Amino acid sequence: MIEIDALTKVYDQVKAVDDVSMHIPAGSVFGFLGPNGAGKTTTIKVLAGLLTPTSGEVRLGGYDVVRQRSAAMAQFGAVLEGSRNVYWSLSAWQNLMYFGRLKGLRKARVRDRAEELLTDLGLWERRRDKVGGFSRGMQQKVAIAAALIADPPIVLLDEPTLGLDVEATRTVKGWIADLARDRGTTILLTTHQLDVAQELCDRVAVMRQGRLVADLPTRDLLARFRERDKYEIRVEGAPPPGFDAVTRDGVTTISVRVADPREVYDVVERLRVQGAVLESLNQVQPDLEDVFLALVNEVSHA
Ligand SMILES: Nc1ncnc2c1ncn2[C@@H]1O[C@H](COP(=O)(O)OP(=O)(O)OP(=O)(O)O)[C@@H](O)[C@H]1O
Repeated sequence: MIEIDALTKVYDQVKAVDDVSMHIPAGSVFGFLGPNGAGKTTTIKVLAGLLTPTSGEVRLGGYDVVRQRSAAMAQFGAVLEGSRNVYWSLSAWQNLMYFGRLKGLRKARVRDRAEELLTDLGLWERRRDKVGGFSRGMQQKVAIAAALIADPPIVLLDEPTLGLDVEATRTVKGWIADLARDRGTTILLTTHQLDVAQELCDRVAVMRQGRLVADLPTRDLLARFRERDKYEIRVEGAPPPGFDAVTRDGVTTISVRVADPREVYDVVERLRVQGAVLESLNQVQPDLEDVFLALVNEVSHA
């Protein structure tokens, strides 16, 4: 469980985080989104004990990150953006041994878990090589493995899949979902890859200029922006006259905007009369990217 209450962080003149509160229960994957400079990394750094809050409280697994620092720090594993999360002069294996022992695990347990993680990420053959000589994506894999080595109850992930290849991305996404579901791990995930967030997150918060502009279950957030009046109808062949349509590869997509969903029946009837062969009919659903842009622009125009 992560509890953030009225968190504010000011750097010199910049209010990077401005009165932010979020409660993230165990077993959930929480997406923390926002444009560049919104204050996400600053928030995560406060959670990770790397920055002291200007005001407000943050508790990890019930422990205050300032007043009960060591107990709070023992609660999480983190992959932080742009910083060196692992030691470049050590091999992948040595890094995992080091972080596993640092977290107080027994040697045999660290070995088993390290083998499992490195194998799943396709790094087993390279385990004895120094991390400094790895590609950026391989270093990221070692950082993720190090964050997960001790199976912490809370995992903080800042852009975990950035720079990973297709297979590793799938593996890491699978781990995130499994950790939350099977082990009850609390996962805080920041990413600009909104498809990843949409796929994984139960709940999403959007930050802009240091403040939260949304904090809702992903499904509710998407529903809030659903345009009930927009439909897409696909028909075979050339576009029928009188419709706003685009034809590609022999299939015509007709976009329809209606005042009342029942008007769709009239549109379909007009198409039937014209002899059009219907392929599909869908209400247009926004994805997280549409919602994100709407939210961020809503606020910037305010
Ligand atoms: N060490 C610092 N000193 C002064 N200002 C800082 C410092 N770190 C961040 N900031 C400022 O705080 C604000 C929030 O930055 P932060 O890195 O938390 O954003 P972010 O949401 O993580 O952005 P990105 O998506 O680009 O990583 C920005 O205006 C940034 O310029």
